[in-house]
Amino acid sequence: MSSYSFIYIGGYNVLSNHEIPLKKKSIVFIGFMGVGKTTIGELIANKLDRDFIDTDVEIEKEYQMPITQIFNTLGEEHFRKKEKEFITKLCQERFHVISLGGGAFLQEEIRNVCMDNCIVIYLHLPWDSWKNRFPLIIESRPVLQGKSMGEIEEIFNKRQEVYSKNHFKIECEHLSAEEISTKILESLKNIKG
Ligand SMILES: Nc1ncnc2c1ncn2[C@@H]1O[C@H](COP(=O)(O)OP(=O)(O)OP(=O)(O)O)[C@@H](O)[C@H]1O
Ligand SMILES: O=C(O)C1=C[C@@H](O)[C@@H](O)[C@H](O)C1
Ligand SMILES: [Mg+2]
Repeated sequence: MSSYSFIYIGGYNVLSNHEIPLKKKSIVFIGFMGVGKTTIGELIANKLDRDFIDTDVEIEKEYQMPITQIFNTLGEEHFRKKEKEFITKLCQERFHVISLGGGAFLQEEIRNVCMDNCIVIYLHLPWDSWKNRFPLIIESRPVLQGKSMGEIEEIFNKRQEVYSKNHFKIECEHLSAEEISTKILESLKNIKG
């Protein structure tokens, strides 16, 4: 029998639904497009010597096409269904570092399965900093394409509500990926179990 402590993080009882030792749980990164989930996830996986899984990349591999093409040919609804199936299954596994697509947490089932089975880390940037990421990502993010900055800001603000379900919020403004990963590892050290 494993021994572990109950712990409340961000007001949420991490062990409330499943008795999974915290050290075995997969770590899941959430946050708006371009905040750095893929970049930071990969770094943390290397530092913890865990597998890294980026759900967008896995879906692209399965369909043999970029997300933009999946949206254009099969539609967003199809993508969201696949994203839900993939993440729900993945969350039953342990010891991974997982970076979700920026819209995955829009689906309640995904929020619940991640919160119940994994440690969820929200990477946050304020809008003014995020704007600098826009040119880096616009080509490969169909949700942003054809929209004005005003419309994107509206989506950005609306999405903050869904990301508010998390175990840790990490402020990323003015920090390099390396500095953010150090901050995350410090937070994880405080978890017992
Ligand atoms: N801390 C950082 N400082 C500066 N640039 C960064 C930082 N983290 C990531 N980037 C850059 O921002 C861009 C977006 O990063 P990344 O692809 O990791 O975001 P994401 O959250 O995975 O986005 P998506 O949800 O669309 O998959 C990349 O060009 C990356 O190099
Ligand atoms: O925020 C979103 O809605 C998305 C983010 C990307 O990671 C991809 O999952 C896709 O482009 C949709
Ligand atoms: Mg990504």
